[in-house]
Amino acid sequence: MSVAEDQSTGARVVDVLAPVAVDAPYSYLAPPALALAPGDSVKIPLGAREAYGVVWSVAETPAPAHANLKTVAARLDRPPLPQTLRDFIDWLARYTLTPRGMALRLATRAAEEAAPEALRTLYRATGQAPERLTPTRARVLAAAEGGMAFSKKALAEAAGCGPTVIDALVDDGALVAMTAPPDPVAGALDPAYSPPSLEPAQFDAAKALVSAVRAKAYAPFLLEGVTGSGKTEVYFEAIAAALEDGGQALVMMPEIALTAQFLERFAARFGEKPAEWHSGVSARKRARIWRAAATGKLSVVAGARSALFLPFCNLRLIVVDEEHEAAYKQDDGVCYHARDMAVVRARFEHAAIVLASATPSIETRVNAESGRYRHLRLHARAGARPMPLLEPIDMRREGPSRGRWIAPRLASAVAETIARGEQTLLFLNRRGYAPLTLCRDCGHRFRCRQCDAWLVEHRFRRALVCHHCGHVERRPDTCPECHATDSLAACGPGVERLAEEAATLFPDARVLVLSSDFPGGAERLRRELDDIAKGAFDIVIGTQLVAKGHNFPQLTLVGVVDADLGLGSGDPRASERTFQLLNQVTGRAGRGDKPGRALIQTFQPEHPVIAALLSGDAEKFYAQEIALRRRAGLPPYGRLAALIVSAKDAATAEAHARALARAAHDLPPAPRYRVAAPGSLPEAEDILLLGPAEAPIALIRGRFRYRLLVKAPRSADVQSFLRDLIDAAPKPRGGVRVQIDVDPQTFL
Ligand SMILES: Nc1ncnc2c1ncn2[C@@H]1O[C@H](COP(=O)(O)OP(=O)(O)OP(=O)(O)O)[C@@H](O)[C@H]1O
Ligand SMILES: [Zn+2]
Repeated sequence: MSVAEDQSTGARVVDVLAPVAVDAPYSYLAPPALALAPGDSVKIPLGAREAYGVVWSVAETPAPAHANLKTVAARLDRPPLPQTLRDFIDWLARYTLTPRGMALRLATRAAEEAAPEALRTLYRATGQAPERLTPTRARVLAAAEGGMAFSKKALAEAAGCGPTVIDALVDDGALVAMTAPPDPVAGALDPAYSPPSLEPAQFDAAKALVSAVRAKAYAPFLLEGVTGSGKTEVYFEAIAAALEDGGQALVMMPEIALTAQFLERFAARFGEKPAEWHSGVSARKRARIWRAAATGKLSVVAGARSALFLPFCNLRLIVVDEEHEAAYKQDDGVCYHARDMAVVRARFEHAAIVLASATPSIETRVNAESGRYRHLRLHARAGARPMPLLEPIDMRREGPSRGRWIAPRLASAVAETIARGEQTLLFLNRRGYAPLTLCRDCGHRFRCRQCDAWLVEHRFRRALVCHHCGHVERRPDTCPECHATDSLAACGPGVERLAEEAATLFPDARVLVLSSDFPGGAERLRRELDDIAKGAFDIVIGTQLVAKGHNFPQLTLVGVVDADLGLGSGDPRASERTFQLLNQVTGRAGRGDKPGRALIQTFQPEHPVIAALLSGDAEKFYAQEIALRRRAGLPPYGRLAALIVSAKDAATAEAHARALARAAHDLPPAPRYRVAAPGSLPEAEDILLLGPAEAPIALIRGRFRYRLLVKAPRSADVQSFLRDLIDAAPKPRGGVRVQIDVDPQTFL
């Protein structure tokens, strides 16, 4: 009997969401034998092909006999997607105006992209002697002695032979092959493996977190503590509490390069490393982690923002480390802020969530001050270490000579540091050799043809590179415009150029430039960070990559080469970002036994951000920034959303952006928001539409961009407004794309 005939005997209508760009689940018939429940993964016919989907709901009553629906093809052998995760997906899709299928895709991609690793073949000695015993064969058998089973690779490596020798020994009966399950994705964690002795402030903070984890209820925290105050040890205690209760914990981190040291510390506390989750982990391994998270075989994951979508079955704690980091915002595909969404997920999971930072975002600080989050504070460094001593170098009076970037006072401080056998970090937040190359004869400037940006010279790679689209071209010997030779000049410094200057100033020093764009990727960075910690370099030169979270015990001097770099951008978050970054980077000094010092090169030591940094008065800085945001109605006192309209030519993009603005003003009155009429004085409760304006970077990857900014009071329902607007506006045509970014973090 086919399923269609079976309808009268209890087939159910199930709604299945497919991980494609649709918002609604599709209805199918499911034969009762499948016994489908919400969260199950199924194969479904979708158009002409077969697709995969997740059951979102199952009808209570059997399907009517005349239901003209396609039938679910099969049920997949996969643990169900928990209700809490499905609720979270629904919520995130509504909030970010993403089709629900695309939000689902964030959660299921890992399970879809690869089958979990298969069983492994291992080899064990049988005790039987081979027919022929060569020296190589003897080495293999010696390595296999003791009855343990080894992989082919391990045996071959131990014996220094090729894999065929192993095969031959199997044929001879001296070795036997057997199958074994793959290694567990992570070792068993022991909450009592090596508990630290906490300082009183740490103890109090940890106690609050532990009781929240035990309470099994949603509980958000801001853990704010100066650099080196031992925040990690504090939230480790919360993880221990989750483990003791048999629960799971997720630790989110902004950069993969950061995790190596973290994993070691974690292993020192819990006996084993947590499972790692980021794009560098193989697809097969990710598929296994996914499964293990869903079945509860895995207790702690440390990962990048996408770890937020893992199907944890018993999540008790989320930690967002360095919660202020911009890296938590995803800006393409589904635009979401992983920190904010982590809070939402914790709410659905009835879990505790800890946002940890030395310099919290303004949004989080306000949430803590208003009591929405509990505010835990560590005011001093752990182990009675002092904070680094900060001093400005006024570049107007004591700057270096032309074409140089290290001021004499900084240079002598570096020399003294080297003489004491300690390390220096020179920080400049600019990759490459020089940010601009121009022709001295005709003034030609090298620009990216695809983007509205200068090409950055990368001398190590002998190339000019666009930092927006990645376009690379060879640096020519002659000017492409006037054909003059030897006329091209590099303007301004990047880390590579700084390295050149350091090599001239300190010819005997061991200098390392740490940059994300050198070959070798994350592996190389991890090795280099490790080498720095071991003291293998005297001077480390780097971008923000070195600023974050690292512990370099011998580093005592930090030189900030250009503190003003981020301040002139006109971005409303420029002050906050600069304050956070400079605090982070100066916070690398003096984390070991010896006190630290930071010299800050600036042309504007009186600038409020620099002054706040130098005075160490973070409270004053936050008070000022918060007051400013409140006056301007900026987040968290108001809400923002950006609409970015792009097209192959500027006129098309602009025309569509204008059509959107018109549509917004023509919307009929709605109960949950009101749009200010163009040209009139807006009232406090009105949504304000700003633009369209050419985006500050008007051209990226060959697409021209216009922006509309939606500024709304907290009382307005921005999502309803955006949905109504998209429905009412003309459909994008002629290659026009409209990207919606709720809570934008950058204004480019
Ligand atoms: N109770 C303690 N006693 C002694 N040393 C400690 C204690 N707690 C932490 N430390 C040490 O202090 C150093 C800084 O700790 P940790 O890295 O956790 O700081 P942090 O607050 O995360 O700093 P940052 O914000 O700069 O990353 C580490 O070397 C850590 O081992
Ligand atoms: Zn480009």
